[in-house]
Amino acid sequence: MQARLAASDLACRRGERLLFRALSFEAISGSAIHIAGANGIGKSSLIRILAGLLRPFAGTVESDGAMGLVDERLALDQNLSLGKALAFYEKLDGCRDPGRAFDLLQLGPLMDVPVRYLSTGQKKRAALARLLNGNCPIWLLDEPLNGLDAQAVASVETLVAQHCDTGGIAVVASHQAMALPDVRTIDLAEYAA
Ligand SMILES: Nc1ncnc2c1ncn2[C@@H]1O[C@H](COP(=O)(O)OP(=O)(O)OP(=O)(O)O)[C@@H](O)[C@H]1O
Repeated sequence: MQARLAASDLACRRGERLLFRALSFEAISGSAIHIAGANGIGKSSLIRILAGLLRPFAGTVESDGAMGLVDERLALDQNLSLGKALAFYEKLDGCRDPGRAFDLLQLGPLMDVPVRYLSTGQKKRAALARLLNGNCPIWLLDEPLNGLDAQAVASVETLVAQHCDTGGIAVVASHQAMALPDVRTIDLAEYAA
């Protein structure tokens, strides 16, 4: 898996407020980046800029490799069982080993439960399973640990570490520290406008 993600001189404005400026970084295959900072500083905004969902006020983003985004929105059909909802994307994404995500995220017992009945932590694990099945080299994770219990936090840390080990890139916006080998932390406070 080969990938690259580079941000150059990024600035972000929301409404009338300039949130951050002069932010540059480059992530190559195998890199993990933790975006840290207080509530409202602009972590989610940065993730959305990197994903191409929000236009930066200044600067550019260059990427080489498909991106997968996990944020607070669960892009799974609420009315299907979890198994069927995930299967829809497995076909689209050409996923060859969906069982791996079920096992790693302990989703097996929830396969017949309608997506709308899943708890906060279960929904987060479902979103991560979809990400895993998508096989994208660049992961953009906005608060991936929200709502997860200790066991699930450890599973996500393992997943991200394995992803980077196999040449993927992970950019993680989180209040919580993540136990990731060789993670680089970008503290958005240092770029506050
Ligand atoms: N569409 C919008 N228009 C104007 N301001 C916005 C808009 N969306 C977000 N904001 C503001 O931008 C700021 C940054 O929001 P963002 O969600 O990026 O912060 P965050 O660091 O991810 O926060 P948290 O830790 O609470 O998730 C906040 O003050 C928020 O109110």
